[in-house]
Amino acid sequence: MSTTTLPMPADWRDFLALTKPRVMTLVVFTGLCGMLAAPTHIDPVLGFTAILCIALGAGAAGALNQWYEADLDAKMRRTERRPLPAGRMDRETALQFGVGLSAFSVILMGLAVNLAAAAILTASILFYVLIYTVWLKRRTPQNIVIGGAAGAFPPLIGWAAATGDVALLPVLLFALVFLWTPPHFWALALFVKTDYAAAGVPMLPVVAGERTTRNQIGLYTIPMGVVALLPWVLHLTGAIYGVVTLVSTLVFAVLALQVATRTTGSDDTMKPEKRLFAWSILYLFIVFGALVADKWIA
Ligand code: HEM
Ligand SMILES: CC(C)=CCC/C(C)=C/CC/C(C)=C/COP(=O)(O)OP(=O)(O)O
Repeated sequence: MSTTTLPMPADWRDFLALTKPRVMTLVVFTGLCGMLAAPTHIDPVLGFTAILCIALGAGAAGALNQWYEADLDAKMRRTERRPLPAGRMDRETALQFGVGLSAFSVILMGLAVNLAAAAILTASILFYVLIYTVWLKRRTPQNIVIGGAAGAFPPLIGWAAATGDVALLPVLLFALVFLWTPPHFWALALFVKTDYAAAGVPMLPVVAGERTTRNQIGLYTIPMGVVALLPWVLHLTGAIYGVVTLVSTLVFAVLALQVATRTTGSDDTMKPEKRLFAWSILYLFIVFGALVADKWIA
């Protein structure tokens, strides 16, 4: 626990920043789409409660991540202004906030929605905090491949909230986000490589080099594209999903190929890598949006 005087007291903006709200919008969106794609129509109040629990649980996990790695965040330009490294909040407060919010989200999900959704929410929080943040992040460049499973759970949580169960379609959605995570993150890691090197985090471009990272981005894009199309191929979704996903995946593949086949100099602006990272985010919004549109419009 820190006993030093803090330069500024934390306010609500700092608590909000602890929850990594921008990243969590997509996490919550995939959870919502998983819920809306389920065959059972959930009561709107229960549905809203389930989404709230996913948002609070994901935010809590983000807070615990920042509690654990304040030392790393202090060493990177991208993260040095977060509440803990900037000295606006002490670690104890972040820990209490993260633990309290985790418990609240899981208990509310279990009491108001169902136990299956509460159990998967618990697994995703534990996966992100313990498996990714505490265990793997500082040890291996495979950290995001294995730890990335945490961010793939929300569609399963949403589906389980509506049905009390899991099925093939949400498992495919889990696999899609799981296989999407490496190209998403490694595209970004290529252009913030020096940050990770400075903090001593063994991300792939830092330990295995750019060439290997580019090859791996290309390699993961293939099974990701196949899994994205499987719901359509297996007739679990219709033509709206199929066509939108096919086109978006082809765009993804072209951008990934550009990144995979490049070599860069020290003054490179990394435009293709930034483009792929930006498209990766839009891609999940589009594909999950198409999944719901397909079910509700068709
Ligand atoms: C282990 C897996 C992942 C890692 C290491 C990772 C890492 C990152 C990092 C470092 C950023 C930079 C922006 C920031 O500092 O906020 C970012 C942005 C983002 N990530 Fe990921 N990510 C992962 C998985 C996911 C998942 C599963 C989702 C959602 C389904 C997601 C959604 C986003 C979004 C929406 C942004 C843009 C945020 C913004 O606009 O600032 N990420 N990611
Ligand atoms: C429902 C639920 C609990 C979901 C979990 C949310 C989750 C795992 C989101 C994706 C992971 C994420 C934000 C990684 C950021 O990496 P990092 O932590 O290494 O990024 P940083 O360098 O910005 O701290």
